Amino acid sequence: MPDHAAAPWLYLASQSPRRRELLAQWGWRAELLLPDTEAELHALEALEAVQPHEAPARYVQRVTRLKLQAALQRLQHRGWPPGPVLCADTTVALGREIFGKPADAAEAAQMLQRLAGQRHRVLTAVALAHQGQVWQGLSRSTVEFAPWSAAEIGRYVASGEPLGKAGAYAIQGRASQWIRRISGSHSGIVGLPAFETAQLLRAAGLALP
Ligand SMILES: Cc1cn([C@H]2C[C@H](O)[C@@H](COP(=O)(O)OP(=O)(O)OP(=O)(O)O)O2)c(=O)[nH]c1=O
Repeated sequence: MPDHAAAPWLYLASQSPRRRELLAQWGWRAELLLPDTEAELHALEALEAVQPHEAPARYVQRVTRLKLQAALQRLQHRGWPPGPVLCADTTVALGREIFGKPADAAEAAQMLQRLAGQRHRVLTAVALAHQGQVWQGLSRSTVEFAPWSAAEIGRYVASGEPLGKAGAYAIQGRASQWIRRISGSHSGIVGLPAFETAQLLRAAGLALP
């Protein structure tokens, strides 16, 4: 049994349960540093707006920096003990087109119809703040989907899995059955790239568990 009390800890400013699970797999204890007011939640959603002609890699890194700044302000405002703060953002890109999280089932189906039978990129930016310094990394992966029939997409959307996921799918779930191949980082596609995250933690002088 891992000794959770002895595990090194950090603040995780992300609502994604997958990111917390990945950190736990790597031996970290994550204290969630999440927005707790409607106003803060709306402000965060507003941060995710894409600027005109913004390239996907630029977009995902800009949003991650903004998320980190918001998290640092939250920490200061709450007066919690200082500690490393980690956050990330995942974006699916078909060419230069950015696919965020679908607003509803209809949008999820539209996204999947566009991605079916194609190759797309998944970009996850990760940022860490510790003792007044900031480190950032970017993981780039390519995912190739097999063709999906309209009926299969319909059933997949009805499973509920696409909601809350960038590009309307989860490689860690049922969608893997249509993924022909990937190159890059599986954990990056899920939402927190193991290698790049470890690089940031090391750069900040934190010993990996
Ligand atoms: C492509 C893909 C994305 N995702 C998820 C990871 C992220 O949770 C989500 C992308 O949205 P994000 O905006 O990166 O993250 P989030 O809204 O879940 O959490 P927060 O902004 O608080 O950090 O999509 C998967 O779980 N599996 C996948 O295969």
